[in-house]
Amino acid sequence: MKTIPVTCALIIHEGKVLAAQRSESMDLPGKWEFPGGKVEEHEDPKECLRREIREELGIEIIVGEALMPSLFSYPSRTIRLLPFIARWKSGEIRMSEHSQVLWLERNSLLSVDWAEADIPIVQELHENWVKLVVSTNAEEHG
Ligand SMILES: Nc1nc2c([nH]c(=O)n2[C@H]2C[C@H](O)[C@@H](COP(=O)(O)OP(=O)(O)OP(=O)(O)O)O2)c(=O)[nH]1
Repeated sequence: MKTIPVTCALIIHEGKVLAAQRSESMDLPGKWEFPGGKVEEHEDPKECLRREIREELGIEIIVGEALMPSLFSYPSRTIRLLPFIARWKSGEIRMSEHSQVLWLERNSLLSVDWAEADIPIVQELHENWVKLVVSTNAEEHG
């Protein structure tokens, strides 16, 4: 089966990270994810991510460091989830696909029902919170 590349953004703002809940009309309904989507043919992953975030949340982001990709097989598909640290650049969030979004702190990061492919990424973020979140936050205010 073909592996589908999917980008996702760990959007850091005010020392928190944005999580989004997939709506009932999406696959994996009710699961929490980092917003993003499938990389189109010949598309640069960072450009894909800026496009997806614009479409799904209506905001502009600055895409930074790539984290470790997560390869995961669901019963119907195999995805390679490509996570990037990102910062909120401009615009106001209006959801067009998700049912809700939450800004999570380190101590609430593990409390939502993440899509299975996201779990290694959530763990990496949890373990490296200071390096990934606190320093991104400092850049935001620097
Ligand atoms: N965007 C995103 N998708 C994820 C994550 N974790 C995870 O398992 N997925 C899965 C859900 C979907 O099966 C697939 C991505 O599909 P999608 O529905 O978000 O992408 P898309 O907007 O480009 O898709 P489409 O509706 O155009 O087909 O990856 C995640 O953190 N972010």
